[in-house]
Amino acid sequence: MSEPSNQPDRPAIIVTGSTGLLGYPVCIKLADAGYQVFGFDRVGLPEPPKHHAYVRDIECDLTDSVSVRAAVDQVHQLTGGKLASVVHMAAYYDFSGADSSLYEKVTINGTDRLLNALESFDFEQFIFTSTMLIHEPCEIGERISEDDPLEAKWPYPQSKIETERLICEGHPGVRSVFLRISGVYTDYGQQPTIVQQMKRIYEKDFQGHFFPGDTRVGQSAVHVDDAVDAIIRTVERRDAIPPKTAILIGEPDPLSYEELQSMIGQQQHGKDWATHFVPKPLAKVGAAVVDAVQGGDAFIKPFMVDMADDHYALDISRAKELIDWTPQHQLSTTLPKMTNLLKSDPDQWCRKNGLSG
Ligand SMILES: Cc1cn([C@H]2C[C@H](O)[C@@H](COP(=O)(O)OP(=O)(O)O[C@H]3O[C@H](C)C(=O)[C@H](O)[C@H]3O)O2)c(=O)[nH]c1=O
Repeated sequence: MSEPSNQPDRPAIIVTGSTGLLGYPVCIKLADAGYQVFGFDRVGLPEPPKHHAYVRDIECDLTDSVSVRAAVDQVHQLTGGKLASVVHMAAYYDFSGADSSLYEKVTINGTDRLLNALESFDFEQFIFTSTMLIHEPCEIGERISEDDPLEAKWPYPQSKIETERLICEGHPGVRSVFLRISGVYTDYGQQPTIVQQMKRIYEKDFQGHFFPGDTRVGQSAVHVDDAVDAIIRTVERRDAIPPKTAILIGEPDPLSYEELQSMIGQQQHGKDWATHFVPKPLAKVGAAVVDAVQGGDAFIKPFMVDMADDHYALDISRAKELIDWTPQHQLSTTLPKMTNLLKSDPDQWCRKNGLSG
């Protein structure tokens, strides 16, 4: 496919993280909806959907000011410096709970580099994909809304809080929107905690019978198609969304840990999967021992034990009001699909979920 030239009739959009789970389909949907998309991503594979006539692949290393400037200059030449939106999704994260200098280099300072480089542009909107995990958890029966207190318990949400603050305070003139997205799942799984829970039960791992918290708690999740839809709607309604608006995106009421255990057990083995409470100090020791035995590769880390009681249910009335968004998928009805895919080809299911099998 030939490289698209400047398309004056098509509003232009930069999408960072354009090869990602969210970024790739966001590029395609925006291009299909009539935009000219510039997909920013790291050098090398994987690549953005550049087979699409209106998606252009631009290499950009957010940790390097020269690279960011060069990428942005290229877009300036092709668009005259006018953009409908910047959808900024490239970010660092891992679930080890360990701090990493990449949170600062990529997520926080990378955003600053990008916004500095965009100073000469006229852009109508800057969307930053944040996470619901920047909020304090709520009580069972309550729902979190965007104005509720923020509290980061580990480096990943901390990096998102700091980046939201940097955008608001360091770049106050930007028409920013913060999409605080819940855990994204696909028909294969993908969402790390759900995938691990399914794997433990599939393998009849004894650890899968123990939980160091209140099994009535749960965490909101969102299907990838619904998350992508929310991003597209945010772009489409850019004129109507006030600057510095945060919007929570996720299924309002999560399945509890207990409900997930039972559903997964029933679907995989035809019976409920018994869950027993284990006191936190014991669970921490257990997690540390298992992690040491597995050379640091265990999914459950001691820091997660303290968060076992965290409940994330979401009040999504702002998403309804501002972008007319409600989730069209439910985790409860997608779980059987995930289970069928796991049972029909466990190796492929593991590969797709980044597990060794
Ligand atoms: C670390 C790094 C990443 N990227 C790109 C590579 C991928 O295109 C993208 C990350 O994609 P991934 O599939 O890992 O994650 P997504 O699920 O698409 O990302 C979303 O979830 C997660 C949880 C979020 O925190 C992101 O902000 C959010 O957009 O960022 C770069 O371009 N440069 C970098 O230095």
